[in-house]
Amino acid sequence: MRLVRSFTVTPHLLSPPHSIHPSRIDGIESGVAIECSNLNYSITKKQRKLVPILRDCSFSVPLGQLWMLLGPNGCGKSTLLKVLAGLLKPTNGHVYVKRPKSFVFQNPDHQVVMPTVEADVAFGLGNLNLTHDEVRSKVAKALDAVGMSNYLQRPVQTLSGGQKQRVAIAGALAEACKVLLLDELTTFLDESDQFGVIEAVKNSLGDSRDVTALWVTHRLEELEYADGAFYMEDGKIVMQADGVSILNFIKNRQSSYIERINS
Ligand SMILES: Nc1ncnc2c1ncn2[C@@H]1O[C@H](COP(=O)(O)OP(=O)(O)OP(=O)(O)O)[C@@H](O)[C@H]1O
Repeated sequence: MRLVRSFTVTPHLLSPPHSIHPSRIDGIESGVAIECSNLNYSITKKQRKLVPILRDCSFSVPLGQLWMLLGPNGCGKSTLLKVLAGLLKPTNGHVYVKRPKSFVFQNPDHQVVMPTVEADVAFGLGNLNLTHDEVRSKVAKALDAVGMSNYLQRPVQTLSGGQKQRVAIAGALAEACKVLLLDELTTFLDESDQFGVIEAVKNSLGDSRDVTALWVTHRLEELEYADGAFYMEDGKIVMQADGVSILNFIKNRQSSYIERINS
C-alpha cells in the first residue's frame, strides 16, 4: 500500500461487518461501484464525548461514472472519502467499494515518489511478477489514458502540479484500480492544469467504463464534467442528483445565505 501519492487499498484493510454489508457484496452485478447505507463516523473527544462527523450517509455511485462530492468547509467530505478508502473505520452503517481502489491526495508534491514519470507509474507493479515488457505496456497504457505519453522519461520535479496528479492517477490505473477516490486534486492548480486533470480522470474511466471516480471539490465549474454529484452539509448527504441540479441547488443556497446576512 502506498501512503504517499496514490495508493491501492488492499482488501484486508476493510474488515466485515462494519465495511461490507453481506447483501451488498453483489453490488458489482447491480451496476454499483460505491454504496453506503446509514453510514456514521464519530470521533471520541475528551471525557469520552462522542462527536459525530458523518451522520447517516446513504448513497451510491454507478459503475463507470465520474461523480463529485461538494459541500462547505468542514462538512465531512474528506472524512467520507477516507472511510470509503478504508483509512477510517465507520462507527456503524455499511460501505461497499469495488476493488482495487486508490486514493489520490490533494497536494501534488506528495503524489510522486520516483525520479522519472516512467519509474513512478511502474512503482506499484514491482510485486506483481511481471516481465519488463508487461510493465512497459501497462505504464504506456496508463500514461496514454491521462494524456502523458510524451513524458515517459521526464524527471518528476520538472512537472506541473496537475501533471503530477495525472502521473499519480496513471500509477493507480497501471495497478488496475477500479475505483479512484480523489480528494480535492485541483485546489492548488491553475485553470489549465485543473481542466487537464479533470479530462484525465474522465479519460481514465476507459471506453468500456470499467473505472469509477469519486471527486471531492470546492469548484462549482467542475460540475459540468460530472455524471452525478452529492451535496453534503454538517456530515449529512443533503442531495444526490445530476451536476446541473446540484449546481443550481448550491447557487440557491448561496443566494439565500447572502440575502440573510444582508437583511
Ligand atoms: N481526527 C479528528 N479530530 C477532530 N475533529 C476532526 C477529526 N477529523 C475530522 N474532524 C472534524 O470533522 C469535520 C469534517 O472534516 P473534513 O476534513 O472531513 O471536512 P471537509 O468537508 O473535507 O473540509 P474541507 O472542505 O475544509 O477540506 C471538521 O469539523 C473537522 O474539524
